[in-house]
Amino acid sequence: MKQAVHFGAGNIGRGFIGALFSNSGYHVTFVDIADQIINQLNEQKSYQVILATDQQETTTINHVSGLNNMTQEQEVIEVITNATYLTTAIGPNILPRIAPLIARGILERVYQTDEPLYVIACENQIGATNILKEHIFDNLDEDTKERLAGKVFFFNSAVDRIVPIQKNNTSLDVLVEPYYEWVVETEAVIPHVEGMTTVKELAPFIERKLFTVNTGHAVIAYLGYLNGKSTIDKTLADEAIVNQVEATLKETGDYLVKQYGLDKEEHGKYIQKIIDRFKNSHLNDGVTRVGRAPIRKLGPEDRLVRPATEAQKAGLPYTNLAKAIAAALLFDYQEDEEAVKLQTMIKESGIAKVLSEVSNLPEESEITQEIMKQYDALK
Ligand SMILES: NC(=O)c1ccc[n+]([C@@H]2O[C@H](COP(=O)([O-])OP(=O)(O)OC[C@H]3O[C@@H](n4cnc5c(N)ncnc54)[C@H](O)[C@@H]3O)[C@@H](O)[C@H]2O)c1
Ligand SMILES: O=P(O)(O)OC[C@@H](O)[C@@H](O)[C@H](O)[C@H](O)CO
Repeated sequence: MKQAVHFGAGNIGRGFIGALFSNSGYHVTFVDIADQIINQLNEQKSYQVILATDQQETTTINHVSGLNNMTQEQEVIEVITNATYLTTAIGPNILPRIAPLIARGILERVYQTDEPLYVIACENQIGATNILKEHIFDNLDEDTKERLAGKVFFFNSAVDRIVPIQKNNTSLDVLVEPYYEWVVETEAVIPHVEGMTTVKELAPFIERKLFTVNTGHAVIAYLGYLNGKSTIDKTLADEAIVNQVEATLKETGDYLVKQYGLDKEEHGKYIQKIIDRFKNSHLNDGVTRVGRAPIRKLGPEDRLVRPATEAQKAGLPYTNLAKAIAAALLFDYQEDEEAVKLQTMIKESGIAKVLSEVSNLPEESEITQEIMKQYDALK
């Protein structure tokens, strides 16, 4: 049986990427640090993916197993030597931590076989696979790096499927939205995976996804949190917030249309489709999950700051994006490590300094001034 090794047996790992591989005839080895999930995968050898619809259609995902990357390093190296695909859905901040073990697996592999290995990071981050590749290369000697040519391929990708935190965390089963899209950047003909699309240039796809789905999601999460709402769909019952989401996505949309020559009307329909996906009440998707890790989300290349800086460069409006950034700065959820850290930073240094450190926005910039104005208004 063909082998896929997937790092991160969490919501998107089990609910999307792992499920696609299994449905395409692969055995999927999930690699994670969560022993409970690993043990259950090895005992049950299957789980269910349940669609968040009235009918709750269910698919059984077979041919799965698990390994712990902290305690079973040798076994992980062995599956890497035998795999066709190596994918991740672990969170952008974790990529540097798993890279040394992946490097050891690749090192072993390239001296054993010439069979190609395809490495794809499935994270909400522009160029995530390139970033993972850099971390892997930091752990390889020059000789091995040269040997990788023609044997190990690194492709960036964009992944889209809303998978909330699961209500029952003692079960492997995963509730997911029906919609999904996985776009991988390559011109090569690669082994077929049902549900994966390949494109020559990923930039328009990842930016359209990140700056519509994830920007819109972030606006709802941060405004919902500030208004005491628990979930994304409940937040959208507030018409004023729906209007705010639309106004923000109009700003990212104007940038995307200008940058990539998208059809304005088509893009408008895409925005409405995304907002309808957010309204799915079966998902019960918490604002604190969607708003998680605000320091990452305020990064210069991420869903809020990058479209604002790009809009400014293009002479387009960005005040609604500035409001979303201000709302993110007010996300003080105590159970989120980054939210706690961000609030401490704000207390110690003030907004302008934090934006310069976290978002790479100069303290005197027009964007920073606008964010500060919006911050005071929201506060
Ligand atoms: N959930 C979604 O709707 C969704 C959709 C598209 C993309 N994504 C992206 O997919 C990635 C994963 O998101 P998720 O929602 O599945 O998160 P998640 O928290 O459900 O899953 C992450 C998994 O990684 C594991 N993990 C954490 N640190 C680890 C380490 N050092 N070594 C091994 N395993 C480790 C965790 O135990 C967990 O099982 C993120 O980059 C996210 O942005 C998520
Ligand atoms: O995963 P994050 O933290 O980057 O973003 C939170 C959500 O916006 C995200 O997980 C979406 O549900 C997902 O990107 C939909 O495809």
